[in-house]
Amino acid sequence: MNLENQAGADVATMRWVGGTDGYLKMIDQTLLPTEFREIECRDVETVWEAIKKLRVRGAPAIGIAAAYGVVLALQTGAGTERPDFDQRLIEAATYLSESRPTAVNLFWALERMQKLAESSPDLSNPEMHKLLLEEAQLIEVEDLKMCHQIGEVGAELLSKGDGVLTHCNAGGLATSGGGTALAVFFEAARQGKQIHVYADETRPLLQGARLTTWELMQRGIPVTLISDSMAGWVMKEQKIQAVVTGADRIAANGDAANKIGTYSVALLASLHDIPFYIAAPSSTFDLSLESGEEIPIEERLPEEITNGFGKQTAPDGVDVYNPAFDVTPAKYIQGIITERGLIEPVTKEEVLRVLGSDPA
Ligand SMILES: CSC[C@H]1O[C@H](OP(=O)(O)O)[C@H](O)[C@@H]1O
Repeated sequence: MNLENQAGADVATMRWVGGTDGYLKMIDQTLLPTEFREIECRDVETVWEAIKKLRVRGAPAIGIAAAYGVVLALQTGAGTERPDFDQRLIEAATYLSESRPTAVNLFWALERMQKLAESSPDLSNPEMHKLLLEEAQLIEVEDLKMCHQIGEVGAELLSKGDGVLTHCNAGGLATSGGGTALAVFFEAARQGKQIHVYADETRPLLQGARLTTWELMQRGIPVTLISDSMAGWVMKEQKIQAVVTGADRIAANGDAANKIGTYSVALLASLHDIPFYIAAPSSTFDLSLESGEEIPIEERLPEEITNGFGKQTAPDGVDVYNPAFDVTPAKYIQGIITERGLIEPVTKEEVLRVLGSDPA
């Protein structure tokens, strides 16, 4: 099922409908793979809830949705005078920034929208609103281009017949539609490299089982679903020649936050001398952070673990720790695949050299 969106992506993670009085349609990813349903976000609160509940998830996708959320917010409460408009924009950006703390793309997109308004103080409210919608659409289109470039850079690292492992979902659904880690697999497959993907189910919300397998099967790419605890064993059995995952925030030294369990996979890959790669656009880097120690890690509700998908699997009252992400130190990362090239070795110097002085 391929749905084109204005960015031209194969999978329409989301799409804006209409002009500044329009609305955002997005796939409700909590229903996949058994139900494909698009929801309509007609106010900023609905976008906030969609991000919080992972109806839309994945660092780039969260940033794009937040940018459109700002446009929705400005449909009400922006008044007729520019100071009121700007105040409403600030309120909306602050509100959306409180939805989830780890994916830096959320904050990067909101800051980009605010800076655009600050740079155009003399536009009328309708003119500024139109410009902000165009900026949100540009963020989406730029992301799709970055996804394809990431795919091209990363596919060079894979050889014909490789077994590749991935964790969580860094596919089209996590972005504008092109994917990051999965963009590498999409491009390698397009080049005829006949790779075989091993997808970690990725507890507790099963983005790997529900979303990664769905995306790969949609494209006819061989994929085997494994439980998270199997990652080491398939490496021991020499089924895996490379690991590629996404990221939610990458510090200046290359330390990378990604879905919980990624750190364990990276350690296992290191023990088995298997290259571990991160695939991420420049908009996922947070150069204000010297290391991954400073990356905020989201903690989510215990019920995601004790009552996953409505089935109670632990005693009432059990103590639960549910961080949604962990941080993989740069020393365990072979390279970071970006739209601007491969960062290898993963050092601050190489990060700055590849990204240039003006990352996204
Ligand atoms: C291309 S970013 C994908 C990244 O985001 C996911 O987290 P979540 O599903 O909680 O938004 C996961 O860390 C993926 O690697």
